[in-house]
This record gives sequence, structure tokens and C-alpha cells, in this order.
Amino acid sequence: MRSATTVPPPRPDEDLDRERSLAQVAPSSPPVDPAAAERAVGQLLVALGLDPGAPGLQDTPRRVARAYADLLTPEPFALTTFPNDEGYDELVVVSDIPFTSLCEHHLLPFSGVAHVGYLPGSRVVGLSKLARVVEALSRRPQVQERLTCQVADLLQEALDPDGVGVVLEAEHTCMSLRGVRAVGALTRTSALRGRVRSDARTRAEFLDLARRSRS
Ligand SMILES: Nc1nc2c(ncn2[C@@H]2O[C@H](COP(=O)(O)OP(=O)(O)OP(=O)(O)O)[C@@H](O)[C@H]2O)c(=O)[nH]1
Ligand SMILES: [Zn+2]
Repeated sequence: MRSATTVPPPRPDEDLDRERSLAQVAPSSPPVDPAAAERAVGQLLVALGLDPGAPGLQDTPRRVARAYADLLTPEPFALTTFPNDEGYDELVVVSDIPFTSLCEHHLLPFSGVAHVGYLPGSRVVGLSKLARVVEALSRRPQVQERLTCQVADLLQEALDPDGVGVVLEAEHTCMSLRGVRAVGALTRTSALRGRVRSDARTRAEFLDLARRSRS
């Protein structure tokens, strides 16, 4: 049986608990105010010594406001799960999930790939939803460590699997385009939960699968 909102086993009060925990980990942010954002970008141009009336810059406030609205607006989705009828009890790993997030210190993008795996309990999750979780949590001001933990915690809470593993590899443009200008420097973070963390064999297997990714 397909389920778009809940994870087993079905206990009457449990569905509500899980939905609540999902909302806590991934709360929807207030909507962007496009007109206010556009005005603010216009003021920023002036403060930076630029002429917002110059031919090439006339539409820039609107474009920049829309670009940031895009980067900060996650696409809603349902975390569809299915009963684990086959009793599948090995790791499921989706690797090389591309993502882009916004560094909360500079509001510059950091981007790379995520490797997300879990050890199923009584339900399995739709594979695309692993990528959607990464995407949804990326579209907010972040630091890479928090994003990594939020992906792991959301899956652990919503799916109640035997374990979760998340590895993120990203390049931060705040560190490559400006400042120290360390072009190509890659930051790797990981968050392991349940048996993926506590069981040495499972942990090693997950990290090996994540390492064997294309990147
Ligand atoms: N831990 C962590 N640090 C980050 C992340 N994104 C950016 N930073 C760092 O946040 C720090 C902010 O440091 P500040 O000294 O306040 O800012 P800054 O003067 O612009 O620093 P520089 O980048 O060194 O020029 C920098 O070291 C960034 O590299 C992240 O995802 N995780
Ligand atoms: Zn930054």
C-alpha cells in the first residue's frame, strides 16, 4: 500500500507525530516579498556605487530578487513510502545527488553532490524523495554541517529506518570566488544515524558506497 504521508507501523496517534516532526525539521519559510526584495536590491546597487538606471542594470533588481526567491523557495512534496514487503534489509544508497544551497554568512551559493542512504525498517521510501529532501533543505540559508544533519534527521524521524547515512561534498563560492579564493577546495561532511553509525560493518559499507560515487 502506497503512503504519501506516514511511516509504519500504523498506530492511530503515530501518523500525527510523524507529520509534526517532519514539519519541525523542514518548516516552511514565510513567502518572499518580491516587491520589497526588488526595492532592496535597487538600494544595494546604489550603496555599491552602481547606477540602477544604467541600461544594463535597469532590470537587475527584479532579476536578483527573483533569483534569490528561487534559491530560497523549496518545492513542496510528499515523502511517499511503501511497505517493505520483501523484507529488504541491506543499504539503499542514492549517490551523486546534485544540490545548491546558500551560505548563510555571505548569501553566496555552495554546491556539490549528496550521497544519501538508509537501512530500511518496515517501510521503504520512494527513491526520488531522497533527492527531494536534499533539495528542500538546501533552499534556505545554510551551513553545510547543518544541512547534512537536517537531511539525516528528517529521514530518521519520518521513515524510522534502522539507520541513515548522509555525505555532502561541496564547493563554497564564498571561499573560491572571494576571500581566500581557494578555487576547487572541497568540503566533505557526514551525518550517520542508527545502525549506519553504530554498526562498524554497515558504517564502512555506506562510506565505501558514498566514496565510490562518480565525483
Ligand atoms: N563551518 C562552516 N563555515 C562556513 C560555511 N560556509 C562558509 N563558512 C565560513 O564562515 C566563515 C565566516 O567567517 P568570517 O570571518 O565572519 O567572514 P569573512 O571575513 O568573510 O571570512 P573569509 O571568508 O575568511 O574572508 C568563513 O570562514 C567561511 O569560510 C559552512 O557551511 N560551514
Ligand atoms: Zn560563505
